[in-house]
Amino acid sequence: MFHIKTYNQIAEDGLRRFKPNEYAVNDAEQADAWVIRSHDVHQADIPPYLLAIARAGAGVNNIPLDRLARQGVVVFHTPGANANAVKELVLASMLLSVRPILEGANWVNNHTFADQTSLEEAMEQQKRRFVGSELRGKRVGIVGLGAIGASLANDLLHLGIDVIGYDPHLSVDGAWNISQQVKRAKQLSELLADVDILTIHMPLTDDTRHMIDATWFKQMKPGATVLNFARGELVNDADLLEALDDNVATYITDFPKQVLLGHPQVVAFPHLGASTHESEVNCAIQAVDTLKLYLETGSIRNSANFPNTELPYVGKRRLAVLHLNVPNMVGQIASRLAENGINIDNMVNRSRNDVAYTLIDIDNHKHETLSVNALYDIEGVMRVREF
Ligand SMILES: NC(=O)C1=CN([C@@H]2O[C@H](COP(=O)(O)OP(=O)(O)OC[C@H]3O[C@@H](n4cnc5c(N)ncnc54)[C@H](O)[C@@H]3O)[C@@H](O)[C@H]2O)C=CC1
Ligand SMILES: O=C(O)CCC(=O)C(=O)O
Repeated sequence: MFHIKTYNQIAEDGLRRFKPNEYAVNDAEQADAWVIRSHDVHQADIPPYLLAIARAGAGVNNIPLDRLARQGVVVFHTPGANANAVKELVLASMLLSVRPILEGANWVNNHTFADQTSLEEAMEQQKRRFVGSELRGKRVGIVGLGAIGASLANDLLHLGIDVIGYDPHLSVDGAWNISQQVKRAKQLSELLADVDILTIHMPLTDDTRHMIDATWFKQMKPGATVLNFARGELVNDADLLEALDDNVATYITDFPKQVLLGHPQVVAFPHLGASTHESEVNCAIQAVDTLKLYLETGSIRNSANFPNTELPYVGKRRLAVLHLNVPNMVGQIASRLAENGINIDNMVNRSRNDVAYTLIDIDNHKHETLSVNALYDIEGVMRVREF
């Protein structure tokens, strides 16, 4: 029986995949794994028995990935599972940025009119205040062409928008997902100077924190709109406030900040990007499925801090060793097994940055000689699991 603890609202369609005879959800203090959304793990105590954390979402800046890796805690996330929800809210926000739709709706809803005739007369008189422009023909710059950025880029083309993207880390697979009509900026400056709307879709890391600052804003066109549905900490707020007094007309964000609230040129949503039923279900299902795969078979899929490592589970006795990525680890593991009379049937080893993972299937008839302690004796081994 595995014990699971959840933080935040995790969709039932996902949690139902934990079979009650195999999993107990939120019923014990000592959980083997957590399923979370935006819960801040940086401040949390990590108990030694915690095996994994599954983040039902894309961004993992709320989780200390490296620290957990060195403690042998595998972190999973759900790449792409909420991309469509975010993209649709970004599209809606782009429309809001060019047409004063909310202002018009507020005006008509917050007035009282004597009768239908006076309502219609007032409307005809006032509607010129709410004239906007069209997205078609505008130029949009997208920084970060991953799951959200790529899908957005392709859709914007269909709306007749000129799209230019910047992503210095774009993978070959990622590039295949993007229409050739999307222009590639080699330098950020090529994009900033030219766009009517800039939208940010890169992760928050130590390298990108506060990256969007005066050097960016100063290069932008007068009247430009900036959309941030990625993370609030990507932006230098003091520089943004100055830019809003200068050339940036509007800032639309999913990450409200106290210093920006109520600013007439700022529209803030309460982190709603992924808040659709479809996205919440997709994320929960993907998070639960990858977590179950790991807990039940040791295979790692969609991890944010360990290498993806899959070995089909054929029911043989299996060892899973989480260890540091240092020379001769596989050699030492193989020797310890041989010393214990254990024959390796199948094995896979993958590394990622400072850590690595070795999955070993061993011959069934030798399993009684297995001693996990023999592997823990190897320096650099963080955790050993047996299946
Ligand atoms: N508002 C919300 O509810 C949501 C927000 N997000 C945020 O959006 C971010 C992006 O999400 P996805 O597209 O799903 O992630 P993704 O991992 O598929 O794409 C991120 C892209 O950013 C690129 N990138 C990294 N550093 C960059 C840099 N310095 N300059 C330009 N590009 C850079 C990467 O190469 C990658 O292609 C997430 O990290 C998360 O912070 C994601 C989902 C929901
Ligand atoms: O779970 C949520 O609502 C937030 C999603 C998010 O920000 C992400 O996936 O990075």
